[in-house]
Amino acid sequence: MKIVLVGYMGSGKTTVGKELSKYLGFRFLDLDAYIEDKTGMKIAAIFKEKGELSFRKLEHQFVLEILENNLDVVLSTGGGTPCYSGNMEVISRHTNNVFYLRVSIPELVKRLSKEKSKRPLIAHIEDEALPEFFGKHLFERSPFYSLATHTIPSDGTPQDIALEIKSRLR
Ligand SMILES: Nc1ncnc2c1ncn2[C@@H]1O[C@H](COP(=O)(O)OP(=O)(O)O)[C@@H](O)[C@H]1O
Ligand SMILES: O=C(O)C1=C[C@@H](OP(=O)(O)O)[C@@H](O)[C@H](O)C1
Ligand SMILES: [Mg+2]
Repeated sequence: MKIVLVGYMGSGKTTVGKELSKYLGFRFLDLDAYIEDKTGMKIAAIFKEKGELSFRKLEHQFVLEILENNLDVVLSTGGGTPCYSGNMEVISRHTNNVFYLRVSIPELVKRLSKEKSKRPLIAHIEDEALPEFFGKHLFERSPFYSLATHTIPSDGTPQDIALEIKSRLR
């Protein structure tokens, strides 16, 4: 069984994916970590040295590779993965278990204001400007996230979110 987590930066895809994989005894793969592993470069360095377009191409190549080569896996994508290269269609071809972790803007601000440097798209945004940026960005991206088969309200604890996902698997 393949389980794919999607959602905005800071929605907890990496954290919840790890937790869920422990509950299920499945392999856990994080797309960003996989790309870093395969390229030997940090995500921030790929954006800086090769540009976002190159990153999006790598993301598409490796999401395909992961889904084609793993039978039982929990895959945490990056926040932009669903929005490029027809990736939601690719994912949906491999599994019905696609979960959108939906988080409120105040919660995203709380989680991400400490972690901007790892995320090139928000690294240069002042904390006070984050709510407006997230609001606009989510407006653009939500239609892609909503293609997931399930939407999970995800302001709660990683454990509760992982258990809610587990209860919805089919
Ligand atoms: N459910 C949660 N409640 C509180 N903090 C969380 C939760 N999930 C993740 N976090 C924290 O938010 C930050 C971003 O989480 P992460 O799993 O990297 O999100 P994503 O992979 O979606 O960008 C991390 O500091 C993480 O510890
Ligand atoms: O939203 C995005 O476009 C991105 C989200 C990041 O992953 P997380 O959602 O795990 O932070 C990472 O893939 C890259 O910085 C781009
Ligand atoms: Mg992540």
